[in-house]
Amino acid sequence: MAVNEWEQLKLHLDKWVEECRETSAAGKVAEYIPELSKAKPDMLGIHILDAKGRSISAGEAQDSFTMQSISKVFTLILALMDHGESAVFSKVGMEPTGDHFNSIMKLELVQPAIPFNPLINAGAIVVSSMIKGENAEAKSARILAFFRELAGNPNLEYDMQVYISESKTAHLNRSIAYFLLDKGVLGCGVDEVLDIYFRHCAIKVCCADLARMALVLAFDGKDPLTGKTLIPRRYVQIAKTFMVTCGMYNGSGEFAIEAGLPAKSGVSGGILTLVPGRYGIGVVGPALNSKGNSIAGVQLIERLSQTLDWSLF
Ligand SMILES: NC(=O)CC[C@H](N)C(=O)O
Repeated sequence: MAVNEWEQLKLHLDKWVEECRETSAAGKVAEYIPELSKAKPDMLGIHILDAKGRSISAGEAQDSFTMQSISKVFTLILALMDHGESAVFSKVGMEPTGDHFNSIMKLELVQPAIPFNPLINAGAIVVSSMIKGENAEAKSARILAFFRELAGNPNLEYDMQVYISESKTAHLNRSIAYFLLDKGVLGCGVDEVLDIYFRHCAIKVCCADLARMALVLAFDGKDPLTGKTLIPRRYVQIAKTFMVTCGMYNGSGEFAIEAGLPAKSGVSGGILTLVPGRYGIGVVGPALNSKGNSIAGVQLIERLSQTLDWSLF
């Protein structure tokens, strides 16, 4: 079964990528972070990695891009490893919002005033403020080291242009952070937390890096290529559940029906997804749909899942 499926992927992946690439024309590259607007709108790449280290890629899988919101899954995991569940979930909720990723609408609606979940911007900013370390630099260094270990890539670095570009223009995120500071849910100051947050959003990866990070989640926290346990199983379970309920923002419900896989998107067009116990998958396609998810990337994952019967449901 798995052998046939691998053969099928080898045979058809290039064609599926080229067919889905056409959808990019209906999407739009993010512009609110000026540096991201330079991405090629019709780029589409995918890398699929299995537990034996076999991989298949197609399209522009080698090109690099920034993680953006994909990083939020792993900062959540690091915060859980630093503080445990009850401390983390006293500052951030577990419920989807149904709103856009940077919406501030619901922040005032709940008591205590904690963000709905760790994958919207408000929740991820709170999570960034919880990472252990003496100062912003030390906290960011721990995040980068953790991501490098998960990706099996000691060369992961920040895209400084994207980091600077977002730092200069993130007025909405800044206002979210001030609101959270006022409500007493930030673990540090606004400038410090935003510096940590913008840095992890600007970590530069390619599809193979995302696939390797996803593979660790697909194997409940153990990197099957090294045999090393990098994340406690319970925290992977929490992360994967958030990916299903909130990972594609207000497109999560439709994606659960059409693809049925845990996934996390970012505004640079990246998507990290996985087939539990089988594959880690990294995708990139910078043209976004109205929900802020890669338009061609979503179509490609849905096509794969439907053709190969990957849905968990
Ligand atoms: N959806 C995203 O990828 C958003 C991340 C981006 N850095 C922001 O805060 O706006």
